[in-house]
Amino acid sequence: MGSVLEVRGVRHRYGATRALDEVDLTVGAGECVALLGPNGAGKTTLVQLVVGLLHAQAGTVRVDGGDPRKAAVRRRLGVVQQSVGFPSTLKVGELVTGAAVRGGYPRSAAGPVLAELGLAELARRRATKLSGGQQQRLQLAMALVTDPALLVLDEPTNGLDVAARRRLWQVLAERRARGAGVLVTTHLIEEAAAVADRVVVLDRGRVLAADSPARLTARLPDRTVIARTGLGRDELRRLPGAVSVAADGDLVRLRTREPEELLRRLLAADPALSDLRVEGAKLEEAMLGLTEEVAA
Ligand SMILES: Nc1ncnc2c1ncn2[C@@H]1O[C@H](COP(=O)(O)OP(=O)(O)OP(=O)(O)O)[C@@H](O)[C@H]1O
Repeated sequence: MGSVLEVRGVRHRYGATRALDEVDLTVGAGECVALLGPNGAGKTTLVQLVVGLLHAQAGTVRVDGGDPRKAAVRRRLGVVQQSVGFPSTLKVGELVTGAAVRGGYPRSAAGPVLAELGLAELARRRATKLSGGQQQRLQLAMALVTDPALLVLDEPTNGLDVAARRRLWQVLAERRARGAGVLVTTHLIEEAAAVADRVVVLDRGRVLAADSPARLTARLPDRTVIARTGLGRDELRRLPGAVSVAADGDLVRLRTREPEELLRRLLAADPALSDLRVEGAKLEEAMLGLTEEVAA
């Protein structure tokens, strides 16, 4: 599979602030890559370079083989930003038709995309009269109508309800099956774990890790033992192998690197223990672990 995005050795500074430092990133055709990182990590800067709004001070950015600062290359891109101001006079259908025509597609391309995103009934409504979630879908329709090679989505599920979120990922899965690559920034780490083929963790302008969610979490030896117990917090903290203890009523969560030993002690201390289960580390913990290692 070819790459629809190649970022190589990119550096970018704002005055004394180093926003990106030797960043490499690839998105293959059909692949979904999630860009994660704490506030100020450099995600927005990287996205702006990818969509041609900024020029890298060093390194290269190639979208479908070309420089995204060129209009012809930007046509291969579909972009959904966090918030966008729609012109107050234009209707939903007109905006999607306009996006099609600007991208060299016929006006008739708008209909199927409006239907795909559940916007057909809103086609005659002014865009500014849509709810936040509907505006988000409109942006996506405008991005998808030109069949882009690469979709860049900045926090696309912000403000979407559960059903709208599912629909979004479903629409994206269909586009990916047809070869589109997806680069998505999100703060919803578990969502990234569920939908992305690869997660790229950025912190202070550097790529700390780029791997599948499963391989990132496998790096952490931590397990969480969850159970209902009458034991108090202090008793639980004293159990050998318990790294941390969190309790919600009688439901407790114990982090450990020695789950077998902890389970033996726990069962010995409370024979009435119930609802017992052991979970692997979550991607959120893996990400925190990575960024804390760097800060230490
Ligand atoms: N226009 C600018 N001028 C000066 N510094 C900037 C500018 N834009 C970003 N920065 C700085 O560059 C660094 C990276 O910022 P960026 O917005 O790319 O991070 P981010 O990962 O998108 O953060 P967030 O999750 O908070 O949106 C930060 O230290 C930020 O303060």
